Formats: sequence, C-alpha cells, structure tokens
Amino acid sequence: MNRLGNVGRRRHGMSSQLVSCYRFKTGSSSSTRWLDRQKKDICSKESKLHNYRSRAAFKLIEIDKKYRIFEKKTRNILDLGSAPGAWSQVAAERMNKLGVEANILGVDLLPSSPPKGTHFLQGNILSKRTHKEINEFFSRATDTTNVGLHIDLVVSDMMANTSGISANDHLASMELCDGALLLAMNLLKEGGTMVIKFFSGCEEHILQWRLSLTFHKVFRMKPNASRSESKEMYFICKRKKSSTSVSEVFGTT
Ligand SMILES: C[S@@+](CC[C@H](N)C(=O)[O-])C[C@H]1O[C@@H](n2cnc3c(N)ncnc32)[C@H](O)[C@@H]1O
Repeated sequence: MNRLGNVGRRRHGMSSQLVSCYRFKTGSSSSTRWLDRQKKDICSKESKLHNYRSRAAFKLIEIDKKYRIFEKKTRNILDLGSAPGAWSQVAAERMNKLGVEANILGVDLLPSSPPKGTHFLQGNILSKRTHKEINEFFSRATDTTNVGLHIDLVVSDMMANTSGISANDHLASMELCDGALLLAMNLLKEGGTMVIKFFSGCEEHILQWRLSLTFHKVFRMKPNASRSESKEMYFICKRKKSSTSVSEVFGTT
C-alpha cells in the first residue's frame, strides 16, 4: 500500500510513564452507566424511527445544531470513515433542506452502499491513491480540470477497531486524524470547514496545535449522543486559512 510517509505513521515504543497517563477511568457511578444506557436506547430507537443507518447520525446532528456546518454555500462534502452511512444520510438530508444539490462522497475501508443522493468510494485514507481518487471524484463532479481545493466540508468519524487499550486506541486515532488533516490541507477550500473525531489522550494537544495552524477557529465538543465513558471527542474547525504549508504543520520536508 502507498502509505503517507512520515505523516500518519503508527507510533511505537511508548514509555511506561506515557502509558500510565492513559489508564481507564474507574469507579464510574451506576447512575452514569444508567444514564448512558438510556441515552443509547433513546438514540437507537430514534435512529430506527428516522431510518438512519446508525445512531452516529445524532452526533453530527448535534454538531450541526451548534456550529452550523452545513451552509447554503456548501457544494462538495467529503465524509471520511462513512460506513455504514449515517453521516452521509444526515449530510444529504441537511443539504436537501437547504435546497442545495451537493456532491457528497463517503469513503471507508469497508464496503458500503451509498445512501440516496450520495456516492461512495472504498479506500484507505492513509493511502495516497485514495487521496488521488477523492480529488478525481470532485474534479469530475465540479466539471473542472483544476487539481485540488474543491471541497467545502470534510467530516471525519474515522476510528480503527478499538482494542480496549486506550493508549493504543488513542495513537491509532491520531494516525487517522493526521491522514484526514493532510487530505484537508490539500483538498479543502480556503474558508472551508472540518469536523474530526479523535480519541482523547496524551497527543491530542499536538493535533489541536496542528488544526489551529490550519484553521482560524477550532472548537472541541463531546456530543450528548456520545457515551460519556467513551474517550471519543470532536474538533470542529472553521475557516481554513489560505497559506499553511504541510511542512509547517507536520514538520516534514
Ligand atoms: C464509527 S465508524 C463511522 C460511522 C459513520 N460515521 C456513520 O455515520 O455511519 C468508523 C469508520 O471508520 C472507518 N475507518 C477506519 N480506518 C479507516 C481508514 N484508514 N480509511 C478509511 N476508513 C477508515 C471504519 O471502517 C469504520 O467504518
């Protein structure tokens, strides 16, 4: 596979000190667990009611409610880690409501059928080939031969299979976030928006710093629909800057 070199590589060899800062939170009260179960039940029932493919839909709906990520000017949307397709469904629904015919492309390692009004590409976001195919899709969709800078909104809900070892899960998530950010740096329009899921841990400040070099505004959010015991969080990044270079952000040449 054509991997993305230094950017997005897996980190190994963590010190015991580093590992210790990832210990699970213990002793969560039974009332918190009960509330989480209730939240999950309500979301599952609601997602069946609305025909969403997963309860993940409600996280994006909450994010949009607070940060208005879908706008009338939005034309091209990239959904990373899209399977089974709930976020693409929400994107199509929101753009429909705004009366805008948007090009929505979901990308995932796993095969998936695109929800109505969206497209799907099976590929690994850590592969250069996938970046090229995404660029080609939006070039065709926008009927231009221009390379790059077609996309108005990137949403990433990517996560590798969780291992239960939070240090490993965090590092796997950081690798995917690096891949998503690199892609956004190359393909997201100036002024564009990005939503990115990450698993909280020791290296998240590096991700936040990289995002703040690339975007004017970076917000952190834990949607109510996300289980409180889960370390998943989201950065909502608004107004991509015009001039940040990959070497500035990733320290590569
Ligand atoms: C939590 S699920 C996404 C749920 C989705 N947002 C929805 O609404 O249905 C995370 C997804 O990330 C995908 N993923 C993990 N690593 C990836 C990679 N390197 N490239 C593309 N997709 C990846 C997984 O296959 C999985 O389907």
